Amino acid sequence: MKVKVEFKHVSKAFQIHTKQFEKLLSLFSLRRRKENKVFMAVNDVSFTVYEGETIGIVGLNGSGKSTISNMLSQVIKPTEGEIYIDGQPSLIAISAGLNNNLSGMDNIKLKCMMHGLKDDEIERVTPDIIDFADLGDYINQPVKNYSSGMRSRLGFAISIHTDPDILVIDEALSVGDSTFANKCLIKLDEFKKKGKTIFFISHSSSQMKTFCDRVMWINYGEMKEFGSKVEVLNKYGRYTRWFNELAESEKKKYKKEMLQKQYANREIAKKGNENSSIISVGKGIGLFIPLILFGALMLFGY
Ligand SMILES: Nc1ncnc2c1ncn2[C@@H]1O[C@H](COP(=O)(O)OP(=O)(O)OP(=O)(O)O)[C@@H](O)[C@H]1O
Repeated sequence: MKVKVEFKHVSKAFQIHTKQFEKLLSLFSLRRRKENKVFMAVNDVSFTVYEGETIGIVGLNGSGKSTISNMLSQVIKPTEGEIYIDGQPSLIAISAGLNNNLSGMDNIKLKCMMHGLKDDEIERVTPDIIDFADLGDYINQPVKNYSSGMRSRLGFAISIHTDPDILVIDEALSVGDSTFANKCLIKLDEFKKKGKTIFFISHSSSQMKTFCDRVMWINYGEMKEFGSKVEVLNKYGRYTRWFNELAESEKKKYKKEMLQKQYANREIAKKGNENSSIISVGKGIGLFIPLILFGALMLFGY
């Protein structure tokens, strides 16, 4: 089977800045300057995904799922490790890639250009996108006036019609109504049958069970399990039940201890992106940067 995505010892660290007030005090030497904290949102994650697989990603809030999806879609770079991606990924997250100040219609043009579609292709798919998103007159309104469900509809409609090789869906179905979610699942099934690769982040175990081939469980930045969807979802289910049954004070204590561990490795973030690489074969998004700039200038009427 052909490898589509590979993460090798991938980590993502964020600098957590000290408070402005503390910075000010340190300027006047009233308090010794504290070093910025380093938070390991994703820590040493490795996995291989093959062509045609649908991978579910589960985990508690703040466990690192979106950080992984953003690295998969090349929105952010890892701090350490190597990412191999064969093809062009497209991220569908609640607000990913949509420009708030532009109308739905202009966002369609811009995102299609970003995915490398030519003018005639954009003209051909635009009516299908409008029809799928089903936003009525709002399609000509700025996206900042949309509800989260409407954003998700537009984002999903655009991504699915640009025919990406790899689809990364970050909780985008959870905000829409059930009719729209079912419509999306039918479309995703068609996408799956074409042999495309899908990453599916969701808090819905039932959607994962029907839709995914394998499931990955991310826990406080680390990969806890990756394998058969039934086994992983059962283990994750037991864990969430255990967690939910804890008293509020015990929950807080547990979370604090786990988060404390994520602050451990300061050296990695200091290295910046020097020790990381993204190997992207196929249609790299970098090729489209001049097009994106050109498109943005056209849309703003320069
Ligand atoms: N730019 C950033 N700067 C600092 N910390 C960040 C940044 N982005 C994410 N984090 C932190 O990294 C951790 C992982 O965040 P992430 O959004 O990946 O979690 P998640 O599993 O997608 O959560 P949720 O289920 O709530 O969407 C969180 O603790 C978050 O606060």
